Amino acid sequence: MTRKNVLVFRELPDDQMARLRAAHEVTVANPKRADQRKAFDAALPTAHGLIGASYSIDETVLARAPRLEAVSSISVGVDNYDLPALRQRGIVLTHTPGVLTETTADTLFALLIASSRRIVELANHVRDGQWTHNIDESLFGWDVHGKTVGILGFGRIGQAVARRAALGFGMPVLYHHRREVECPGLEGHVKAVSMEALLAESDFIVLALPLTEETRGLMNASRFAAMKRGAILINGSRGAVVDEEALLAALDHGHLRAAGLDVFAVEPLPQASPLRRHPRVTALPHIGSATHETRYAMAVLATDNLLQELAGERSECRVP
Ligand SMILES: NC(=O)C1=CN([C@@H]2O[C@H](COP(=O)(O)OP(=O)(O)OC[C@H]3O[C@@H](n4cnc5c(N)ncnc54)[C@H](OP(=O)(O)O)[C@@H]3O)[C@@H](O)[C@H]2O)C=CC1
Ligand SMILES: O=CC(=O)O
Repeated sequence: MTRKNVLVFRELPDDQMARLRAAHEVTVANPKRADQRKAFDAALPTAHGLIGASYSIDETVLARAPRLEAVSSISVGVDNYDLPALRQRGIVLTHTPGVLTETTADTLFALLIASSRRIVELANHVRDGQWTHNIDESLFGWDVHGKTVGILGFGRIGQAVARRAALGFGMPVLYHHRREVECPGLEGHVKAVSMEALLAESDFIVLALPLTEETRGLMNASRFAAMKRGAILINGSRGAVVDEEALLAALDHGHLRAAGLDVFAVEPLPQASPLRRHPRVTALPHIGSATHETRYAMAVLATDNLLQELAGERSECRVP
């Protein structure tokens, strides 16, 4: 088989690097690191395959990569890729659906419980030496079990959150979807409703949507106003699905009780962002899939995908 040129723009585990090196010439260069930027730029013109994550692959990158055949993303979300430009150039894009579903759902459910029961705030209360007498009701949280959760983005991750909510915590689950969805094992526990009903009736709203032109800014001031008073927002999709200023206003006016956020419009979250220190925001550094097991499984799948595509085979994980 012809050896091709692979540019790795986000570090992979050693054994996956070895698989790539056995088949191809490999350059490792992360364009987000100032000391590796030149090496990335130098490798781009001869690269047949790219593998990595969290970097914007747009027309300016593609114009400098005339030999590119395939890009393998170590993520399920593909909003940082210019899909029309890839399509136009006949470059295949693959991603890593499925292997991160359960871990990401765990993270979102952890955020949901943490936000409602004030886990981080109260752990800091102990850590800061403030636990000097029994806490009073000013520090009580709110129940999770039995409350209604509304899910926007009822795909793999959304349904995995629904299973945790319905089967583990006895929570009625609402979802709003643009088409009928089958959810084996959840019959009788979940209900498709209009967007208006989901906003008005949910105690928790969980976002598990991809970022697209349709979902950008979906959670805006009027949708926050339409949410139940005292509801909690959990965002595990992409930051730009939420209008962050409108979210802050809804929190500050007391309309929303809290927010649990794993993703932000700008990442890493800028030091100056009011979301960083807001008393009713639990902010995580985009760790939906960040466990040793899952990140390894993603790296293996992304490596499989690239090796297949460069060998002229069709991977099952092509982005349509
Ligand atoms: N926080 C983190 O670390 C992680 C975040 N993510 C984010 O989660 C997203 C979802 O991942 P996953 O569940 O695997 O993807 P899926 O494609 O399985 O699920 C996404 C769902 O959202 C639906 N959807 C898309 N657009 C709309 C819309 N406008 N209104 C209502 N529903 C819509 C899709 O419907 P349809 O099938 O009809 O297109 C689909 O059911 C990723 O795209 C990524 O952005 C993923 C992993 C980790
Ligand atoms: O945000 C992570 C992803 O896999 O998408």
